[in-house]
Amino acid sequence: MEKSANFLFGGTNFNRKKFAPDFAKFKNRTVEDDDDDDDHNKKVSFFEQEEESEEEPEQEKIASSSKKRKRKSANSEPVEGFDVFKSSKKSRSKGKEVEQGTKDETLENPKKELYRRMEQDALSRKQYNIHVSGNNIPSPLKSFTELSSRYGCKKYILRNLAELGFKEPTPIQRQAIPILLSGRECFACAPTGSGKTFAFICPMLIKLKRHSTDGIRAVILSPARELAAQTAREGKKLIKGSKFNIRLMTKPLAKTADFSKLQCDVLISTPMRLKRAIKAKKIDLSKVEYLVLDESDKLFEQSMLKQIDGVVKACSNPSIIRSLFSATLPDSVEELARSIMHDAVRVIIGRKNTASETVKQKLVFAGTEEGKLLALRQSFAQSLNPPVLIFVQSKERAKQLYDELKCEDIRVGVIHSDLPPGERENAVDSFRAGETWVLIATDVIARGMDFKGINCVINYDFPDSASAYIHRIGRSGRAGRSGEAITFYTEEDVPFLRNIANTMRSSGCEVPSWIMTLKKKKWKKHRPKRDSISTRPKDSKIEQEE
Ligand SMILES: Nc1ncnc2c1ncn2[C@@H]1O[C@H](COP(=O)(O)OP(=O)(O)OP(=O)(O)O)[C@@H](O)[C@H]1O
Repeated sequence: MEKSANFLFGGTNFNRKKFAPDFAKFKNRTVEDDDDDDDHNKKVSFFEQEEESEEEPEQEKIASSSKKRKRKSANSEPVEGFDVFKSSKKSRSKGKEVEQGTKDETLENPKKELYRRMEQDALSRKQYNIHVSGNNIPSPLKSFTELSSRYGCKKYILRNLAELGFKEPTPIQRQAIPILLSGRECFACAPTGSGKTFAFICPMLIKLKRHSTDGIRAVILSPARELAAQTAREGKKLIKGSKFNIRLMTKPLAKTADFSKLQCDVLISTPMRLKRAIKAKKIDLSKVEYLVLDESDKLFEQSMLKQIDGVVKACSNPSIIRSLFSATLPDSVEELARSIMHDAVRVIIGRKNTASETVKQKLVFAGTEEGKLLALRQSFAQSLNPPVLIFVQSKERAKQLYDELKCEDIRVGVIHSDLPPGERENAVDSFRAGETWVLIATDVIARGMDFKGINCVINYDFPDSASAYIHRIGRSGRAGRSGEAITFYTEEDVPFLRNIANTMRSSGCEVPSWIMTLKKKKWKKHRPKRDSISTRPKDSKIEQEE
C-alpha cells in the first residue's frame, strides 16, 4: 500500500512555512480518510489538500476542467471544491479592507473559511462513512438540489430522481458525483445495493449536457449482458424528458448498425461485444469523454483484461474521464487502475470489501450433496418466502437443480450461460415480474443485478471466493432493505469456511467461534468436483424429457 499512497498523494504541495501558525494548530489533527483496514497508517493532513486556484465560476469550472485536464495534474487546475482558495487570493489583494474589518467573518478570513469547510467535509464524510484519498477532493453533496446550485444540473434530471422516489443521495452518490463532475477520475468501492449505478450515470448526463450528433460520447462497460441491459434501463429512467440517446450494445445492433450514423450519446456494452466492433473497425470511440468500468474487479480479471485493454485504448480522447466502480476492490485492481488513471480520487464507503450490513447471514452444514437438497426442500416446506435466488457453481449444476425442482409445486426458473440470450432475458424478466418465485443461477447474475426485494439468497454451492460471496448475497438487502443469505457447506468446503466467516464478521454477523479457530487458508478459486445433484435415475429423466 506504500506505493499506492505515494501515487495518490504525489504532487501534494503544502507550503508549511507560509501557514506555520495554522499548521501548528492543526498539526496533530488528521482527516479520517483512508481508514479501511489495510490502510491504517495512511492519514491525510488537512493541509495536504490545499491548493490555490484562479477564480472561476463553478459552472465554467465544470465545463472547462475536462478540457484543461489534458494530462495536467489536478494540482495546477481549478477544481470544484476550491472556491475557498480562490477567495483566499482575492482577499489577500484586498488586505486593507480586511484589516479595517468587515461584517462577514468568512470574507475576512478565507483561511478560516477553508478550515471550516474542511471540517464540515470531514464531518459529513464521517457521518456517511465516506473515506477518500487523493488531492483536492470536492465536498460531498448535501442534497440532490445541490446538483443544480453547484453544477447547473438540468431540471429534468432532478424531476426524474424525484419520480424514482430518491429523496437524498446515498453515500457513494454524495461523494462520487461531485468528484466526477469536477472532471476528476475516480475509483470507488461501495457496498452492494448502495446506488453506484446512479453515482456514475448522473454526473455523466450532467457533464454531457445535451444530446449531440457528434458520435458516442460515453461508454459504460459491464461484465454481463443482463447487467448491461439493467444499466441501460436505469439510465433511460434518468433521461426521461431529454433528447439523450442511451443504447445497449445488443447482438443485432453490433451486427447491423452503422455506428457512424447512429444517434448514440451513451453506449452500454459488455467488453466482448465492444471489442469485436472495434476490431472490425465499425465503431469510433475517439470522442468518448466518459468511460465507466462497472464491476471493475471482474472486468480486470484475466478473462476480460485483453478486451478491456482494447476498449481503453480505443477511447483515445486525452480529456477522457474514467471511473471504476465495484463493491469489491482488491489491491491488485487498485494498482492496475492507477496505471491507467490520472490523479484519481479513491472513494471507499464503509470498509473495503465487506458484505452489505443489511443482510442477515447464516452458515448451514449440509454434510453431503444429498443433504443440501434435503435442507433446501425442508426450508421450502417450512417457509418459502419468495423471491429466492439460489446460486450454484456451474451451468451443469444449475440444470440439475432445475430438473429436481421444476416438478415440485414451486415456480422455478433457471439462468446460466448455456441458455440463448432470449431465454436468459425471459428468466430475468419472469423473476422480476414475480412469475417465478425461485431463480437458480450461476455467477452470471451474481453481480450488479438489482432484483427488488429478494428475501433470501441461498448459496447452494459454496462461493468460490470472498468477493463472489459478497456479490451473491448482495442481491438481497438492497437500497437499505433487509435480506437474508444462507450458505450451505459440506466437508470439502470446511477449509474455506474461515474466509467466509471473516467476511460475515466484518459485516456485523455472528459466526460460531469454532470456525474462527480454523486454520486460515489462502483463498484460491474453490470449485471442487461435487457429486451430481440429480436424484432421479437417468431413465426416468429421459422419459420425462420425451
Ligand atoms: N438515492 C437513492 N435513494 C433511494 N434509492 C436509490 C438511490 N439511488 C439508487 N437507489 C436504488 O438502490 C438500488 C440499488 O442501486 P444500484 O443497483 O445502483 O446498487 P449498486 O451499488 O450498483 O449495487 P451492486 O454492487 O450490487 O451493483 C436500486 O434499486 C436503485 O434504484
